[in-house]
Amino acid sequence: MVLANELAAWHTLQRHYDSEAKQYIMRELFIKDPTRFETFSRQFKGSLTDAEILLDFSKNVITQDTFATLIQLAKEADVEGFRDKMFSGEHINFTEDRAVLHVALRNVSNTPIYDNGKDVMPEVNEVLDQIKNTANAIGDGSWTGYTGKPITDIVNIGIGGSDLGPVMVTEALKPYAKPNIKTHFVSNIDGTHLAETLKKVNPETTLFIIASKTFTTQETITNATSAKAWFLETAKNESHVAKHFVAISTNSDAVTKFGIDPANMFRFWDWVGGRYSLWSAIGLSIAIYIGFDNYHQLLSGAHDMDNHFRNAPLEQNLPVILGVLGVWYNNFFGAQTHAILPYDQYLHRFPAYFQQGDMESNGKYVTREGTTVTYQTGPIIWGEPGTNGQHAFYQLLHQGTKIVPADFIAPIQTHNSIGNGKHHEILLSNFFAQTEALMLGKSKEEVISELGDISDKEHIVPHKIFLGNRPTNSILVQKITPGTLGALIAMYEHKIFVQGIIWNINSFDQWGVELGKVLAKKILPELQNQDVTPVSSHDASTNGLVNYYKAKRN
Ligand SMILES: O=P(O)(O)OC[C@H]1O[C@H](O)[C@@H](O)[C@@H](O)[C@@H]1O
Repeated sequence: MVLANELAAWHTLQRHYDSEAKQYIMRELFIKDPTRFETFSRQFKGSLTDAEILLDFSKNVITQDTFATLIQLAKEADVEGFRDKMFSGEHINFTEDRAVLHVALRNVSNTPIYDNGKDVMPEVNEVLDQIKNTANAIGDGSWTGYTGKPITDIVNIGIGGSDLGPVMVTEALKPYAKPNIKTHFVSNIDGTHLAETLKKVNPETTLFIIASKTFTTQETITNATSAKAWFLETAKNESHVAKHFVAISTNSDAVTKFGIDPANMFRFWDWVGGRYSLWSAIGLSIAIYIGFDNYHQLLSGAHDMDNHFRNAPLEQNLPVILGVLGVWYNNFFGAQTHAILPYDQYLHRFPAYFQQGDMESNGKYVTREGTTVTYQTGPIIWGEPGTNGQHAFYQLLHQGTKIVPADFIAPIQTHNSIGNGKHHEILLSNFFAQTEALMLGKSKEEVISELGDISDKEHIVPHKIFLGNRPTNSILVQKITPGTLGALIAMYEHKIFVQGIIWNINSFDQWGVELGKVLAKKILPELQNQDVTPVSSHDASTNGLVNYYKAKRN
């Protein structure tokens, strides 16, 4: 495989950018082509769920030529070939010698999917049954605690991919929550997170889910150990642990060693990356919270999007379109970041979820061949829900010196049409207005005509000008239902895939999270050592900080 910037389409794009595209003014492109919305928008409709998505990408700095060449870039990078390799279980995560098969976890049509020649579906379905039985037993109160009372609270202890997905989805699907179950999430090693959660729950009616792919993650194991100690302060008897602790992991030895009954373990497989694991038993807290049928809809929505990604021609393919547009700004316009702006309060953790999804996948400078890339790779992902973001950072989006491509996401129907739908209409008027304003801007002439007599106000005119031409995608979904959310998440996952293939990096390992962990393990004994002799094993800054802390802590 050649580097992305050695592909013919890349060169064409560079020439196209230099000779004309960097001067494109979107408002002029809209005037020239009244059908621009029709040309640059696509619709997705699920066949297994109610998911419906409209992607309007007409407010991008592109023409039909640009778009065709971007699609050509995806072709030359062999996105289709790699996509097929992923679905057929090839070990495309070659640095860990693993397949990448989170798509198998939501393969509700149950066609065989092979890893190392073995169909993984029977095992996937077995665990799915286990999730169903547990979710049902907790939902109907037949799973009782050690004093015979039904479970009322779930505490998921996990971090990174074993936390962010369940947190995001349970927040997003709150309208579907079972009334009798509350969920809590403890991730941070900061004892405050666990302590504040334990204040809210009763050991007799709480189920702890210890979620960790490796079951070696320091934060999770420490939090789980402290939670168990807290539970035993009241429950006293070790044998009660079985009714209150379950584990989700690929590491059954470590789970047993921790003291969790293997019968209470939900397994998953090394071919599920942590940041793609909400579809595995890591989603148990979701299934309990919204009930198994809704959880199944979530999987089905994602499966529909998988089928779309596999089968739709590239120029109709939502993840491909989003992926190549991201490359356009990242690599030709020099954009450093990408904002995800959901106009839906339920999606308030969606940007944070894709910070891991995208940045852990594509934050890499080494190509699949082990050489250093000579172009930018993954963007910095950030965002907050609208309209809160508008009153915080949109000033920079509108008048700052940086280009920030942004995805605006909104549902047509709200779950809460209070005030006779007034809130939702105000919300959506802002959603439509912001992308319009970012694209159109406001010219000097418009400012002057607005100000009227400018004799004593001339000096403020430049401050009121908006250059506009700032690119956005608008993503309108019918309603945030389990099926829609599943499709939306899978769409972004595959977008990340497309970009990783174009940049010729391995989107599925995460070696970059290791170094800090290793160094923390070396520093911990130095902190635990009460000896006041200053440490000298680090650089001067780290020595200075550790010694300052040790001198001041008592
Ligand atoms: O589920 P685990 O094994 O506890 O890992 C939790 C997290 O650890 C690391 O930060 C990375 O490897 C993440 O991808 C992972 O999600």
